Amino acid sequence: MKIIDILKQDKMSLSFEVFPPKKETSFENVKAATEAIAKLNPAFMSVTYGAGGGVSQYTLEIAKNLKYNFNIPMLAHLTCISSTKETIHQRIEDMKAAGIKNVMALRGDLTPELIANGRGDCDYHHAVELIRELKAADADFCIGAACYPEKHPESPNQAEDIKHLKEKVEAGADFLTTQMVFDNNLFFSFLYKLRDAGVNCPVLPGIMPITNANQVERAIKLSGSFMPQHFKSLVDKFGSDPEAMKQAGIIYATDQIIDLYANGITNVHVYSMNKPDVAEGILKNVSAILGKNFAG
Ligand SMILES: NC(=O)C1=CN([C@@H]2O[C@H](COP(=O)(O)OP(=O)(O)OC[C@H]3O[C@@H](n4cnc5c(N)ncnc54)[C@H](O)[C@@H]3O)[C@@H](O)[C@H]2O)C=CC1
Ligand SMILES: Nc1nc(=O)c2c([nH]1)NC[C@@H]1CN(c3ccc(C(=O)N[C@@H](CCC(=O)O)C(=O)O)cc3)CN21
Repeated sequence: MKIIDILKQDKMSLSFEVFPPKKETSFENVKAATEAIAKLNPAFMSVTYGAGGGVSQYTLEIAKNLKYNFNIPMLAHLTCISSTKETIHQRIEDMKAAGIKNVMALRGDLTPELIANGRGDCDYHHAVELIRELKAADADFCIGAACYPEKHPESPNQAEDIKHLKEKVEAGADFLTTQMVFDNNLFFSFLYKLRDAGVNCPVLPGIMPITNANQVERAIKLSGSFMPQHFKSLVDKFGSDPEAMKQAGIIYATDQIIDLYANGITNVHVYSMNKPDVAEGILKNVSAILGKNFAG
């Protein structure tokens, strides 16, 4: 099923993101974690392409397993910055062969090597180039792309960032998912600015439950996202107590999600980080809101 058709249903739902294993030996553990999340019946699931150090070859394997054995609509990530055209074309063929209908088209994070060596000889520079190739692949993919309520850290200003975002949508992105936001007001004002700029596709807020103190630094480094004082207080107070921090993080994320639903947002994407207990904790907190079918 295409994600865009799920988003058009205009029904409140949650989707969850997982990442592939970092090494071969952890494949079975990651597979089991992603299956436990699939059993919660989310509207769809996304699998990153090597984010958090995961091995990108496993992205399709995890996506295929959840799609065919658990009947979950799957969104497979693909990043281009550190790939050759040949590799990307091969990955596109692999996705076609696997029956994957939804692709999240990303540039990918700059590695220290890419930063040190410059990017002059890279085959790709921006996600829009990947979106154009996916459109040209004759596979009728539903395409997702990333967006940044607080602007992308490399962008000089928000107007410039939104200009490039619009190019991604014009090139064929069907929907957008935001970088993690910890303050919903930032999401809402961003959404107004997108509509004002003529970007009219669905925009899914991305919510990252912070359930242990170590995640804070990593999340800030990846995203640069603003963390409100009341969120920081919670980490200061409960960060050293794993169970307490997990509970507080689940409740904070739930509170954001309820506020998004209450203000008319229907689909929320949760960076669930291969943690079934966190995904389940959030779902239980909104079970009556979503109805008996739970997330989907
Ligand atoms: N769910 C996920 O896994 C998410 C991942 N990310 C990551 O964020 C990073 C950035 O990826 P994308 O947003 O896909 O990159 P992108 O290529 O769309 O944008 C990256 C930067 O380049 C600028 N830019 C874009 N097109 C340009 C053009 N034609 N000329 C000049 N500047 C241009 C943008 O304004 C932005 O500052 C990646 O590491 C991605 O993996 C971000 C959000 C969610
Ligand atoms: N710039 C950027 N790159 C991404 O890959 C990315 C985003 N932003 N934003 C949205 C999601 C969130 N992602 C994340 C967020 C946190 C970790 C992280 O904390 N990784 C830990 C390991 C966590 C674990 O094993 O449980 C690490 O140390 O890498 C990884 C990916 C992936 N996505």
